[in-house]
Amino acid sequence: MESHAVLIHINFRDPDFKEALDEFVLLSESAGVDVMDIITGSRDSPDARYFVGTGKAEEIRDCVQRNNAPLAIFNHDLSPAQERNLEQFLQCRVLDRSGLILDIFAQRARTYEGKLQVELAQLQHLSTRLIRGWTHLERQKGGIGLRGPGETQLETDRRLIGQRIKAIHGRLDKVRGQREQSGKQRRESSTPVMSLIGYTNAGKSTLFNHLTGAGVYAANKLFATLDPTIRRCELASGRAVVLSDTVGFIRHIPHDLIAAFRATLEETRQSDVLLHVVDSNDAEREARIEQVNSVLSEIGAGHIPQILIYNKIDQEDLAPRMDYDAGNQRFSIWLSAQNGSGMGLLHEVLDRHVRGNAERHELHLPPTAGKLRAELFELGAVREEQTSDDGGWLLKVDLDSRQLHKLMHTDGIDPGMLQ
Ligand SMILES: Nc1nc2c(ncn2[C@@H]2O[C@H](COP(=O)(O)OP(=O)(O)OP(=O)(O)O)[C@@H](O)[C@H]2O)c(=O)[nH]1
Ligand SMILES: [Mg+2]
Repeated sequence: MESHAVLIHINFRDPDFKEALDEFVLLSESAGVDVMDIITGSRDSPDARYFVGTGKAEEIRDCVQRNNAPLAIFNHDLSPAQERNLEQFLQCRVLDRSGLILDIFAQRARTYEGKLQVELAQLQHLSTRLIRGWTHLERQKGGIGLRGPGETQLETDRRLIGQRIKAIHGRLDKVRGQREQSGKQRRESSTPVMSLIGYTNAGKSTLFNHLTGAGVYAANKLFATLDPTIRRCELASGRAVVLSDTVGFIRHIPHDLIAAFRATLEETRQSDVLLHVVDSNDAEREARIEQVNSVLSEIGAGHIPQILIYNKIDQEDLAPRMDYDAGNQRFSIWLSAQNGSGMGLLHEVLDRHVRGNAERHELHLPPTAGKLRAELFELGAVREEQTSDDGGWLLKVDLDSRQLHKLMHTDGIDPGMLQ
């Protein structure tokens, strides 16, 4: 967006409208905005015409003129009418919170699917605004009942947008089909899937890189990660897991976007465990945990077991530690993804989760069971191996019995053949 802007932030007592100012500044900077000035105020509820009162609107206008700012950004969602009224009154472009987040998403999307999703959300956001905007122009022309050029243009635009939306839906269905297929394969491979989730900027990608040795983009920007990234990784115990890095959450995320990213969040919904990353220095830490949990419920992932990871302990010079909350059967780990302290504890807890109800099995695999043998190795479940006289293998394996039987079943191996 690379633009100069004046920011407007209103304090509401009503939690439905309440936003955080520091988050707003970071959001704007993440979008590439050069913040010229910030105007704050407080209200009980939004004004229908300008969202703010007339006096505040004048203050904003003066500030916009003084700074020669081409853009005013509100930390709140505006109705299409409010946005239009404000643009006329302030004589500059006006962007609301959803529009700002959409802009960041548009800058960040990398994969084909991510780009389609963002374009869809943008078109949906635009279509409401386009219609009302044009209605206003028509009225100015005063051509009641006449099909003036404005109206024709409006209809053309609407039709084009409608067609484009339809085409995107079609393409999305196709890529989603492909992704579901590979997701299914991954789940069937019975390697546990763990997703890193959490508020934006909590340090998910940094932790992902630390665990997997991958070079994923991590930055002090909101929504640095948009498209899920998936890697296999090996725990210190040798056991394998599939780790997925996901888009960060934020409170009051535009609904268009939740809908658009529902499919991407499918990855999260199909996880065996969620690694919920929290910035331990965040003053609003607990509230953010709740906001993330409420998005998780919304996408149908509220029931998946979580491990809470309090990250960035280096900033406060805290010691790494591990707690267990018996009531919620939940581990929390305090660590630093940046300098690696506490990572040993994380490996331990992850390993415990992967092991689940692992039991020791002694297997005598026939030479025809090479695929099962390879899968057991891939899972990191093999503790000892010897070759047997018949050309097969004698294995000592630590694995959940149900998982072992499932593997044998998919490979068409008769459990009776095993010791
Ligand atoms: N001091 C400190 N900084 C950290 C730590 N972990 C991450 N950071 C910093 O926090 C910022 C955000 O990190 P990311 O890993 O991009 O966060 P994220 O959760 O993936 O963010 P989004 O993808 O935007 O949702 C970066 O500037 C990191 O360098 C840590 O343990 N200590
Ligand atoms: Mg990230």
